[in-house]
Amino acid sequence: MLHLQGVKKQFQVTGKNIPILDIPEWSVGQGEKIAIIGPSGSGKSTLLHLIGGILRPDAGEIVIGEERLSGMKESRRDAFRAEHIGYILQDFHLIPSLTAKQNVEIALNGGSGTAERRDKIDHWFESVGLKDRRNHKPSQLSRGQQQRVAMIRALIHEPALVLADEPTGSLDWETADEIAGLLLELCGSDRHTLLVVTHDLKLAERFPKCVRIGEINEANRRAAELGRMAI
Ligand SMILES: Nc1ncnc2c1ncn2[C@@H]1O[C@H](COP(=O)(O)OP(=O)(O)OP(=O)(O)O)[C@@H](O)[C@H]1O
Repeated sequence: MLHLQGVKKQFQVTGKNIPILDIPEWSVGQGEKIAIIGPSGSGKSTLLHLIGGILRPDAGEIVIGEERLSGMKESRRDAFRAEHIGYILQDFHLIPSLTAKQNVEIALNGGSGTAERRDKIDHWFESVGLKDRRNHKPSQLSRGQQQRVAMIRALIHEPALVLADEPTGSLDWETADEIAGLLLELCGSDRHTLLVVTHDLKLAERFPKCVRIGEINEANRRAAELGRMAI
């Protein structure tokens, strides 16, 4: 479902190019649920941004399904992301002036639309336990509730690939546990492939597969040899 070949990414830091990612080859099968762990600064978010088409690699190929991300123009990548990828972030990124429901409608290109679409949105709010909170603004919701809304927004178009960057990072442990369970449940079918970047080892343990970024990223191994990073 996802294949990376020869992917490299470096950033300029104080005038020097620092290699952050160097992934000779990595494949993820359809329907896999994988937690990616590793030390701070080891390139986990950068990896998700590359796979999500937000950043471009300096070299290499990223293939999702049959599509080569690297060969796409920016507008095509944006359209591809909107259709096939769901992104969940630590800080929710809900629009404060809109209600929870309106924040979700945006993911479906705005407007309330047809009765079928309204039923779909209502069904999602019900399935995350927020049926009565649809018309609340983000400021009227707890952080856990805001993350539930952000999850609906990311998942309502049924993306084949779901990328979550520290989805429980700003939540207390009890809420984090609930959100982790919900995420695994909502993405449970084989139609969804799920990659989650996390520092939270308790969250990582809930996943069928857990990968240390150093297992796939040669740049971490070289940094470790230079004593700059644990892997
Ligand atoms: N736009 C950028 N310009 C320069 N350096 C960057 C940029 N984005 C990331 N970096 C650097 O790349 C490295 C990897 O960053 P990244 O955010 O991917 O790490 P991470 O493993 O997700 O870290 P954390 O667990 O702390 O979130 C860090 O050293 C970071 O400072």
